[in-house]
Amino acid sequence: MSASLPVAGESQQAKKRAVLLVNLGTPETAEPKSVRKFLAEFLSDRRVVEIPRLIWWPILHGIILTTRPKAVAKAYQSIWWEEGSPLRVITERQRNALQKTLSKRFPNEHVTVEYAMSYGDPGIAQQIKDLQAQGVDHIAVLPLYPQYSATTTAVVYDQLAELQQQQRDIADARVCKYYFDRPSYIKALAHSVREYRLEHGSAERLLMSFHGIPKRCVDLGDPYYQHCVATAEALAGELGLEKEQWGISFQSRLGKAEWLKPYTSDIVQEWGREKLSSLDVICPAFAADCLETLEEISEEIREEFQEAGGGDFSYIPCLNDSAMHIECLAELSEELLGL
Ligand SMILES: C=CC1=C(C)c2cc3[nH]c(cc4nc(cc5[nH]c(cc1n2)c(C)c5CCC(=O)O)C(CCC(=O)O)=C4C)c(C)c3C=C
Ligand SMILES: [Fe+2]
Ligand SMILES: [Fe+2]
Repeated sequence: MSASLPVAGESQQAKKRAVLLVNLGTPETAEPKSVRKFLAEFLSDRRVVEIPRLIWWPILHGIILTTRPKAVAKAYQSIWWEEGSPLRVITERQRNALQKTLSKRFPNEHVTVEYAMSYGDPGIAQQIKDLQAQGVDHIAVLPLYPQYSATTTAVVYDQLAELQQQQRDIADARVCKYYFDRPSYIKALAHSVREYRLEHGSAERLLMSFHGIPKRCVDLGDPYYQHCVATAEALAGELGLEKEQWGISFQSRLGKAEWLKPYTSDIVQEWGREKLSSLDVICPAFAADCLETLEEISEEIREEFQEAGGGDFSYIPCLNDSAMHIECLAELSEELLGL
């Protein structure tokens, strides 16, 4: 036998597994320079903006990246935490909580939990290479997007494929495509609404506001809209809400094209004009609180509702590192890793 071939017993080494939580990414600091760097990487991705490069490039570099970073940095500054960007801090907490849960549940198995960002650091490819260097071969890649969209989830598949094209011995990586209808996710959302209402009282209506995408993406086959509707209906069902007690809408529109409707901004203004006395808003597409929930919903949308004549406004936080959310992520990880 050649000396370079594996020796007997080597293959019986304990299997090393890992979970890689993936979220979108966020600027390193709340200063315009960092925000510009983040936006430049994010908005250059063809999965995110499908406009032909010849048209998009001058818009991105000539308009968006010269004006938006300053305004968006101001918004980030209004929600920034001492430890950093809420999205990053919460993702780190999710990583720690999931590591604790899996280590406790499988004391005899080697399971590492790490996180990566689609844009910025730590990158998906780098994290997978680091895990492989530690001897990990089985990786559950968990994009923290319950509803699949080519604009978000597919980016994770793309980056994984790009890495694998450059490798000889690729990792056995399994990606979770979606979990929009998973009972543990719906139950975690319902629990967060009930707990919030127990403490703060129930509003007249619950608005489920999802991140929007251009309507054209859905017309071309992106299932994101169907996934959002299915999540919303399942949550309303789990909470036993009647039709007039809840609504669905889409936020964070960018640019002039039509995005998924109804827009959150339009709905809250309409309900404000109706003199709705109280409104609760939840954002089920976000696994962690971030700029889009803490600033756009909790500040801008609140103002729009109340300026239009609406009453009390409450924002129900994302699932973040709550026990039921971590349990849902543990369940997904166990399935993907065959634990
Ligand atoms: C240009 C198009 C965009 C698409 C399509 C899009 C889809 C999409 N995004 C999320 C989740 C998040 N987006 C966040 C911020 C954000 N999103 C866009 C644009 C698109 N998103 C921009 C330009 C920004 C940056 C802020 C701004 O300039 O307004 C975030 C928050 C990041 C943070 O640091 O807090 C998240 C999370 C989903 C789920 C999604 C499609 C399903
Ligand atoms: Fe976004
Ligand atoms: Fe926004």
